[in-house]
Amino acid sequence: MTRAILSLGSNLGDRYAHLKDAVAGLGDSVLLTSGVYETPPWGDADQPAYLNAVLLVADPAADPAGWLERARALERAADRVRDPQRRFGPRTLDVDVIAAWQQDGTPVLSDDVELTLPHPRAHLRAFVLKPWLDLQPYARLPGHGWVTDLLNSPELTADANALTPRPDLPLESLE
Ligand SMILES: Nc1ncnc2c1ncn2[C@@H]1O[C@H](COP(=O)(O)OP(=O)(O)OP(=O)(O)O)[C@@H](O)[C@H]1O
Ligand SMILES: Nc1nc2c(c(=O)[nH]1)N=C(CO)CN2
Repeated sequence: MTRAILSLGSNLGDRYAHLKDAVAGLGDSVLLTSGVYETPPWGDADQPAYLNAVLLVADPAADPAGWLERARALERAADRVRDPQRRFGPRTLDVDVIAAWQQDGTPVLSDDVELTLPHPRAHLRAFVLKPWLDLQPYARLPGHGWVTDLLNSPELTADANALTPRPDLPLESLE
C-alpha cells in the first residue's frame, strides 16, 4: 500500500507549529499539502478554534497500519493528551487516516475499530473535505462518492461557510 489522505488538526498551544512539525515529520512521503483553514470546533463546541489541513502521502513501505502508527507518533511528539471524558475535545495535534489506496488504486476498506477506513466521520466534516478538495478537485471518498458533492450537501453548508482560509500560514514550503 502506498497512498493515503491524512487530516491534521490542532487547537491547543502553537497550532501552526504543530501542523508544520507534522508535515516535517512525514518527510518525503508528503506529496501534496492543502491550505490551512481556521475552523470552528466540531462535535464539542466548548473549545478553541482549530487549524486544519489535509495531506496526500505516499510510501511504498507503508501499509494502512503503518500510516496509523506514523499518525500516533506525530501526536505523541506534540504531547497530545487524551481526555477520556471528552471524545471530541481539544488537542495539540490530531492526525487521522481519512482514506488509503493500494498501489493499483483500489481503496482500502476496514471496519477494524483500531483503524476504520475510510475514517467513519470524514464525510461529516467540512474541515476535512474542503482542504482535501484543494489537493484533488476530483477526489472520491470511498463508499461516499465525490468529495465536492459531500461538501455541497445541505447538511454541510453552514460548516463549509464557517471555514476561514489562512494563506498566511503556508505548509507547502516545508515539503
Ligand atoms: N481512520 C482512522 N484514523 C485515525 N484513528 C482511527 C481511525 N480508525 C480508527 N481509529 C482509532 O480511533 C481511536 C481514537 O482516535 P483519536 O483519539 O484520534 O480520536 P478522535 O480524534 O478524538 O476522534 P476522531 O477519530 O473522530 O477524529 C484510536 O485508537 C484509533 O486507533
Ligand atoms: N474544527 C474541528 N473540530 C474538531 C476537530 C478538528 O480537527 N477540527 N477534531 C476533533 C477531534 O475528533 C473534534 N472537532
